[in-house]
Amino acid sequence: MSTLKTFTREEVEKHNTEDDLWVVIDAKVYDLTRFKNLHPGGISALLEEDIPGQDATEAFYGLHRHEVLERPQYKRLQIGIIEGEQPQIVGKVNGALSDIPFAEPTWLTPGYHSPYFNEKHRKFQAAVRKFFDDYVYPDAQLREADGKRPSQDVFDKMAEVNLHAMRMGPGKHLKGLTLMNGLVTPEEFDYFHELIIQQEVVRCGARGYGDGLLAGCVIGLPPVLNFGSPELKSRIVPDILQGKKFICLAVSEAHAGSDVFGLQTTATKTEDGKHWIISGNKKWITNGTFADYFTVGCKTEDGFTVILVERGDGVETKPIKTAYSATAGTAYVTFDKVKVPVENTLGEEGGGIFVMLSNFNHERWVMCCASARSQRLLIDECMKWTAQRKAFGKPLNTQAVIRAKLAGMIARTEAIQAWLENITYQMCNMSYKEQANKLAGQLAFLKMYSTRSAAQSAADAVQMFGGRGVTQTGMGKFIEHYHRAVPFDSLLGGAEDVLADLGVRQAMRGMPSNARL
Ligand code: HEM
Repeated sequence: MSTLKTFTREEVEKHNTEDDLWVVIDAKVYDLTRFKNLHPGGISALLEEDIPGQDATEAFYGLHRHEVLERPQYKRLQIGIIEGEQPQIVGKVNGALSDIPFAEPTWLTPGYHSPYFNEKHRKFQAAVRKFFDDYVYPDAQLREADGKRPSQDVFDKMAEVNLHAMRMGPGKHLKGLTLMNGLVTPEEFDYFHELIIQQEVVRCGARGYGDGLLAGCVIGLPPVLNFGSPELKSRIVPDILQGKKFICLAVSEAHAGSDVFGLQTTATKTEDGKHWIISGNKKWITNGTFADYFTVGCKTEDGFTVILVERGDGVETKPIKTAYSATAGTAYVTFDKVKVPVENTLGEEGGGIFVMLSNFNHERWVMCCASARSQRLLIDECMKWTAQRKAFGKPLNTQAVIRAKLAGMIARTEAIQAWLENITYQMCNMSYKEQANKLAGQLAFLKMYSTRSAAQSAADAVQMFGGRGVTQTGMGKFIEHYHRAVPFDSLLGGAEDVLADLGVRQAMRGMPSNARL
């Protein structure tokens, strides 16, 4: 490591002209003489009265994210450090917990306790966070921007520690696998471990990429694992869990979304009864553009049946342009007389609704994990921004109206996480069938509440960030992205109003017949 030159502040002050332009940012000395013509913010900003030869820390952090100084092309501008001083501002440290108040759930905040998470969960969380920071975060920033599928390297790395398998939750599919380099055994792995993974995934702050990172598998594979024949499972599951083949869930259609009984894709049996012939279309299918397998909801003679379709003759996928990145692989899928062996039926013929309902619960729970964690990201960003940004001569957080917005954001996020942990505990203690019955209403309400809260917090965050909250680069980039992508959470896995109604109808069914005021 080269030792940096040291300067006194008096020495730096002498370099205060357009042709000899130094500044101090967080005790580091930068020579901007040649850079000034390339500065994206223009020359004049650098020549303002209190900048040349001065300490520009406050001015800099009012306009730039810290990561700007870490980019190699800008890092080189540093020529030294102020004698006897140390930089105080710390950038992103891979694997580290945030020390911003409320930016982590209580169980990850020093000094707080949890009835749910033990020491093993904590070690597991630390390893998963480091993994995502090291391998996934950089890829997320690239792919969200260029819209290409998440890199195969990332899928392979995830497969090495069996993350694809763990994202399916606890169960037989984990048997014999080494999880996260042995940090947890398949028998110990519970829904709290899965919650950790689902929450760490979203910290990359790239919603389209988050879905591109095989969200299709998270919702498309469980019906195969839970209802597929042993032959089907042994043929297709290993490659999927190794990140070599891809699967998606194909239920919603141009004609019907949350209303699964309104679906129009048909599956009819061939005369010999050995095959299904499937025709119809599916819309908004996450990972559909690159999927090898489709878990398809079909209208059959007996009602509604779920069937696994393999990419082949008669299957076509086209990308759909949505508000987030094409990296998610959102597709319009058409099935034109696709011939599928009846052995690919998942669950009973006509029993698709049970397959779907149990799957919906897990899908909605995953989405609640993600939404709860994304809202922490908002807190992290807003707490920092409102402390470092000055308006009317004072930091933004000196304004009561800003603090009121932060209060709402924090209270909602804490409530969601606490409710989520309670439901997760119930899941740990209920069979899959019991979960389908007892938790459908709870999860419907939690998802509805999470996504309404998220939309409110995203709107509040935009108000705090002002123009930067609608700008795709710079200080507000995560806020702009989140605000743009937040409606996805409120629609995928069931629209808010539909879920709210589902929860109430389930509660009504549980009303004792003799209940009176
Ligand atoms: C090492 C020193 C600096 C570097 C590497 C740098 C780099 C950049 C970059 C990359 C941007 C584009 C926006 C972004 O990505 O955040 C930017 C914007 C800007 N910079 Fe700098 N800058 C430096 C110092 C300064 C200083 C000392 C000032 C003076 C106040 C300044 C004022 C601005 C302004 C006004 C903008 C436009 C911000 C906006 O559009 O919101 N910069 N700078």
